[in-house]
Amino acid sequence: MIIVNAGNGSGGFFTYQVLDKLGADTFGSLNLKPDGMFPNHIPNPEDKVAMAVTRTAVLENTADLGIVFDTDVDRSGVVDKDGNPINGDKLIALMASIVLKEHPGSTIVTDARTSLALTKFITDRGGQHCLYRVGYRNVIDKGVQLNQDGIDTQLMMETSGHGALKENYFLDDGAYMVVKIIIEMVRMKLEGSDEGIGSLIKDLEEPLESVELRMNILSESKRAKAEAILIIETFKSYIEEGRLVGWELDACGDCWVSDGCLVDSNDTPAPVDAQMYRTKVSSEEDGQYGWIHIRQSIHNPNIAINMQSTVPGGCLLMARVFLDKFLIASGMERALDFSQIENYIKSGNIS
Ligand SMILES: O=P(O)(O)OC[C@H]1O[C@H](O)[C@H](O)[C@@H](O)[C@@H]1O
Repeated sequence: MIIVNAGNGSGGFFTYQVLDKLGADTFGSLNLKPDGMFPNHIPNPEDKVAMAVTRTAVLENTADLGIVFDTDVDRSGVVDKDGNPINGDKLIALMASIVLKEHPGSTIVTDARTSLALTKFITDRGGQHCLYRVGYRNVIDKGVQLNQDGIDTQLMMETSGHGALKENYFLDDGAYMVVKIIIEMVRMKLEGSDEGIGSLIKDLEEPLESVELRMNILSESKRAKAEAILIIETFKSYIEEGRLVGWELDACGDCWVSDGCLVDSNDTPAPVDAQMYRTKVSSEEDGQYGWIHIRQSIHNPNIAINMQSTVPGGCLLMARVFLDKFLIASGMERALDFSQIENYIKSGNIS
């Protein structure tokens, strides 16, 4: 039994025209009728309400799986039979575990906001993890380029739920992702396992802390992009000059971070649509305990900061250092509204 939550977007077809025809029981599926006013919740696998109502339907109907699509079905998320939401890093891990069984040693490209634990999960299964630029097009194009360079790259996924497979012609396709998950789930059942697909990612650790904050750019909109580039490049030079103790631009092996690639030294420079860098953050006591990723938003005149920490209070500590030693020290108050960072530091919550 499978519950589909199409969020009143266009994904209802997957229930009527795919699952029902294949003989699945889809009773209890939600929001299948397209309605551009989206009366129930935002059709988005990253949306808490979308995942929560799907969880409830899975548990109430004792279903094997729940599926959540975004409006145009290029993104998906799932809920396992125990009601656990699988999106973001967890969905990438689930897909990686399936793909790496079929293609041992494959490279998996993701955006660079994934956890250190996801990299471990992939490498523990013999895969390579290439962390690349945010933006699904960037992630997919990177996979295409790696394959052209002779590096077998079967899966490209963003934490947003966008994903493409080499076997599906590199299409950004949320329905194909869930088909792979359903096939794996059925295979496990036929082999007599009752564990459900959630068991495939049970050794994926969750980051202790994960925070996203935004800073609005104060200049007129038409100057915002140029301003953001300047700010992010200033951040980069602060790190390179060692002004933030224990902070270091992320690199992998011999590869140096330039124009966005975090792993692959064989990078063919592609036009950069938005400036972004990831920095490792370490202390003497804990070694590397976190990272901070800074980037221009693709859609809005703001800068997005993502941070993760494996030690308690690590994100607050990074936010304080970022505010005092970079934003204030470089006089960025003229260009940026960093009230969200200040509020986070004061309250420990994101406003
Ligand atoms: O820059 P933001 O506003 O955070 O949006 C970032 C997102 O932009 C678009 O929606 C792209 O399709 C996504 O691949 C990307 O993750």
